[in-house]
Amino acid sequence: MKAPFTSLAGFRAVFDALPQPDAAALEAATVRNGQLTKPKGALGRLEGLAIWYAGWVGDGRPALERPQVAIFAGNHGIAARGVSAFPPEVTVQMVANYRAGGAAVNQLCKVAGASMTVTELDLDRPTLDFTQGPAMTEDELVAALAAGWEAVEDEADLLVVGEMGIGNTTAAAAIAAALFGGSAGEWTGRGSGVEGAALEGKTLVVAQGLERHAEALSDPVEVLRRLGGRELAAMAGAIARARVGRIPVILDGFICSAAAAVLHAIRPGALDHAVAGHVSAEGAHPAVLARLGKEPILELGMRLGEGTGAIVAINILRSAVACLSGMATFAEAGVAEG
Ligand SMILES: Cc1cc2ncn([C@H]3O[C@H](COP(=O)(O)O)[C@@H](O)[C@H]3O)c2cc1C
Ligand SMILES: O=C(O)c1cccnc1
Repeated sequence: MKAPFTSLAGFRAVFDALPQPDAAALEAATVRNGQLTKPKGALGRLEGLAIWYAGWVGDGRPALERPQVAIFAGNHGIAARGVSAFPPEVTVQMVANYRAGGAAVNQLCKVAGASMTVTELDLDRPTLDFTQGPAMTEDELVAALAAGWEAVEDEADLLVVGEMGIGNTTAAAAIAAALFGGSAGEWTGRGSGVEGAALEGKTLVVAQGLERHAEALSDPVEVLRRLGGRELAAMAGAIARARVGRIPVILDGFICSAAAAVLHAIRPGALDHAVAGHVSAEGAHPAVLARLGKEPILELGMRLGEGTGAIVAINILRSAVACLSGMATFAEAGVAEG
């Protein structure tokens, strides 16, 4: 679907009329869940997940058939500051790996039965180092938001957004600190594996970015423009697109959650169509999820990004939906109720 905005004002306007879940489907799924051949609540969190999914897709007895994994790749000016354990060329090299089918995300998409799209965002034109000025111009931000919006397939019935961008845990830490407050040190972590003096340097870069843009950080859209990156903005655009089309979303790790947090900061409730797929081993991810009020489905010690943790969680959601829609009721099965 073509993005319905060509300016930041247009993007902001999307949040003035966000659709809500279908009340009738929520009610039907809740009633059905209560009649299924199991003791009440015996499927634990699967029950709530299935009902949540039913509400957003507007079907009390839903199927989950067309999950889409949308990956976005961008490059970052701050990568030149030694904030990553890997050089910036890895971003484009990993994109080639996705296209050749050799990355973790390729294997996990196959297992989850998900389609996978990869969108490269001006990889030969990194964002500006955010300690020097805003990472993106307004036009660049609008273009990245629109690219994310337009990457979502209209027929998808579940969306996972993933990213690849050397340096992007630095951008994500800066966004989280700007949105939630606290010091750079609270939000800055190891990313792809920095430690010791390099981690201190990374924390300093985040602190410098926060200081440089301090006067503009009360506006979440400006936080994204000044401290973010194209793939983070595209993820935000895709998650917003999913909300408008009532497509449920599974959030991935720290970077994805930081991008999503921008939407939450624009409008509380903007992420009601999203669940947290996992809690990443990146140190500050639990704090981001707590601020978003999201309980992760999985805790596997993963810290990869690319959407990987969320894709593993697709199978949990599939299990939840299969039980809600496929199980017999007590009446149908002739099982005595307690
Ligand atoms: C080979 C490789 C594959 C990856 N896949 C995801 N990431 C992850 O690491 C990057 C963020 O870490 P930092 O901020 O430290 O650069 C992102 O690209 C993220 O998706 C990868 C990183 C590497 C090196
Ligand atoms: O949580 C993540 O998404 C993450 C953490 C470290 C490196 N890359 C991604």
